[in-house]
Amino acid sequence: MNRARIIYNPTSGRELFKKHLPEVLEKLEIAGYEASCHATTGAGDATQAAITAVERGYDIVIAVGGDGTLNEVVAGISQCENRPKLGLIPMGTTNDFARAVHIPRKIDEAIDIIIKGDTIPVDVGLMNNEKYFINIAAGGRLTELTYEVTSKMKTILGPVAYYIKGIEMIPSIKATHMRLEVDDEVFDGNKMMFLCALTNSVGGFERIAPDASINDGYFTVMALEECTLPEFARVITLAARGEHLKDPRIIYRKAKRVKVSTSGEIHLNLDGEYGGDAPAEFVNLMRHIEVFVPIDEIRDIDRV
Ligand SMILES: Nc1ncnc2c1ncn2[C@@H]1O[C@H](COP(=O)(O)OP(=O)(O)OP(=O)(O)O)[C@@H](O)[C@H]1O
Repeated sequence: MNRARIIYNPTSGRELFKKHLPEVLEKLEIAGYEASCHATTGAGDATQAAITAVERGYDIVIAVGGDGTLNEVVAGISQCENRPKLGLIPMGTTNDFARAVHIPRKIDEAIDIIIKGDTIPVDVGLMNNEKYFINIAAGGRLTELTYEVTSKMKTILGPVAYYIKGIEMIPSIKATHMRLEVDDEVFDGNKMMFLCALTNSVGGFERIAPDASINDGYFTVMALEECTLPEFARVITLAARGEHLKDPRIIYRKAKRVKVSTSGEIHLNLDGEYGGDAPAEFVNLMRHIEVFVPIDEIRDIDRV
């Protein structure tokens, strides 16, 4: 019998999941899984729980929570050799990765995708040979927005929390000096932000990296050169429509390896949470984890 380990963050998604846990366990049992669960207790616990699940030989691990919980589970699985398949029940505020692979926010629909059993291999990012990400690594004042929004704000306000924080932060958004090595190219100068995306879904925008493929072995790298606030507002408006790539201030490349260093300080953001400071090197681990997805809805992916 296959064994499934559910790792869930009891605080994410307005704390709804716990109520649905009995029916999720029952669905898995009916589908032939011996299922058990672990409620996370705080930062880092989901990573440890995932490592323990691998050590105990679980066939699949199901991450339930927001992008932060997913990141922690991915970090746990990614550092192991016999990696179990990964299921996802999105319960967060933005759920960027789930959005990119078309996993719905409805718990019963998300669990049905796991039970159906179709998986695809996806790329995972590795920073400084130590920290993992499955969606995005980013830096620059703008990207610090995501971790200045508290968990409590998100529970109470949902996505509105980000808009409020965004408006509050506009006056303090300024350029930072960065040296970006993007495979063999170097971009040295002041930038508003840079990002290294594994999917096309970033911060709820689905057109930021329009041609990102989740398993081609490449990051989609984007950076915005220093500009004035009105120019910046214009680029954001273009980004919402997916038309930002024609703006001359945008650098847009595909790369397997990216390095960032700075003369000042840059806080880096990994999958929406603070992930350390530059200098940093990001490497793409091609097709590192198998993820349950609604295969018929996934396009632009090289299936294997
Ligand atoms: N029991 C807990 N109490 C408080 N914080 C927790 C607990 N378990 C996990 N966490 C922390 O909460 C962080 C954020 O959780 P998660 O991403 O699942 O939810 P979210 O913040 O609601 O969603 P999103 O990141 O999509 O906005 C995790 O990275 C983890 O460190």
